[in-house]
Order: sequence, then structure tokens, then C-alpha cells
Amino acid sequence: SDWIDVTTEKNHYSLNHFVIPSHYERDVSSILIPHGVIMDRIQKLARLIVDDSQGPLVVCCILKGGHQYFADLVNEIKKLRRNNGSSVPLSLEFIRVKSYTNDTSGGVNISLTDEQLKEFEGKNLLIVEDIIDTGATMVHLLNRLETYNPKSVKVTSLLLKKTPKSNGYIPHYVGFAIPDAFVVGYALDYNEYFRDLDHICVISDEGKAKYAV
Ligand SMILES: O=P(O)(O)OC[C@H]1O[C@H](OP(=O)(O)OP(=O)(O)O)[C@H](O)[C@@H]1O
Ligand SMILES: Oc1ncnc2c1N=NC2
Ligand SMILES: [Mg+2]
Ligand SMILES: [Mg+2]
Repeated sequence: SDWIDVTTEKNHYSLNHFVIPSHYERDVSSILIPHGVIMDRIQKLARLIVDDSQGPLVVCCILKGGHQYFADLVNEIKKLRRNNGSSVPLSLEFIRVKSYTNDTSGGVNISLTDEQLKEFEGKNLLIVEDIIDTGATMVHLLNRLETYNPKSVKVTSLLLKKTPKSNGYIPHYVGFAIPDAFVVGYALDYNEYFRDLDHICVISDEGKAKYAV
């Protein structure tokens, strides 16, 4: 398939084999994707994206969870476009979207200013997300963006969760397919905790209880 599949339990790594910040040691149960593997996969995703989009590109970070993947991906895209001798500008936009409290999705709240939306008219957009779970965030966001008549919209998500709650949305570029578990780290949070963890881990029951609101 187009992505790396880590949905089977046996793929998980033991906490003892990597460095985990001491303040999270009891709050995660396993490492699903070590930071180094994420970075290597992002190099490949950048190559796929650059090969498909030579022209001007507006790369849109979906805050907050998308920021780490966005930062690392844009770094790789810049390198590749320079090497391709491309002198075409890359512009960056940041859209705040929120729907999760604890491990449950509520209403999707998109904060986009009108002057920001003028930036999208007639442009080639690349939307950068951390994870597609139910797909509700992305479906709402794409509907909103369409009303501003972009020239094209492509979506990349580092993670795609295999869950019965999915509305079936699948992005154009996916890093990894993951199991139906709540993951944290690499900017993915649980009530704003764990964004400072480098590896993508499965949250433990203790972590869920400790940081629940
Ligand atoms: O496919 P879905 O079920 O909609 O879930 C995916 C979305 O939910 C999370 O955002 P969250 O609401 O936690 O805000 P955050 O990005 O600030 O963490 C995540 O970053 C995605 O944006
Ligand atoms: O597994 C997850 N971990 C963090 N944030 C979110 C998740 N799924 N939807 C939003
Ligand atoms: Mg988000
Ligand atoms: Mg979140």
C-alpha cells in the first residue's frame, strides 16, 4: 500500500529501548513510531510531494498538532526544491482547528481570518496534518477551503488511524497507518500534554487518568 502499516501490535517498540522524558515514563505504554523513523519517512514523503508539485505552493499547517510534521516536512521540501533548481516561492499559512477534549472529538472549530483566506484564491494548497482519525476535521476544513476557490488542494497526514469511526476520508500522502489507539508525541497531544515527546507513543491508562479534564 502507499503507506507504512504499523497497525499490528507486534510492531510496537518497548519503552526500555529508547529515551523517554522522565515526566512521561509512566504515561505511555509503548512506542509506536520512533522519532528517527518518522524523519526518514518524511524525507520520502517530501520527495513524492515535490515530484507532484513543481509550481508555486502554499503549505498550510493545521495547528496545533500538525506543527512538528509541518516544520520537518517543509525543511525537506525546501532542500529538494533548491536541488531541483526551482526558484518558485513556497509560502506558509497557519490554520488553527480544534475538536478534541480528552480522547474524543467534539465540534470542529476552524479559526480562519478573511484576509488570510484571500491568500488561498487561485493557489495550489498543500494541507499538512498530524493525524486523520474520524476524518471530521479534514472534511470540515476542505469544505471551508473550497469556498475560497483555490486552484488545487492536496492533503498530507503523517498518520491515518484504522478506526470504525472513520468517515472514509484518505489524504493524498500518508506517512503511516496506525491502530485504533490514542497516540501522543511528535506534537500530538492529550489535553495539551505530550506535545514535547519526540516519539509517537500509545498513551497508557495511567496517562489518560492523570491528564483527563
Ligand atoms: O480526524 P479527526 O477525528 O478530526 O481527528 C484529527 C484531528 O484532531 C486533532 O486535533 P485537536 O482537535 O486535538 O487539536 P490540536 O491539533 O490542537 O491538538 C488532530 O491534530 C487532528 O487535527
Ligand atoms: O490518536 C490521537 N492522538 C492525538 N490526537 C488525536 C488522535 N486522534 N484524533 C486526534
Ligand atoms: Mg489538530
Ligand atoms: Mg489535540
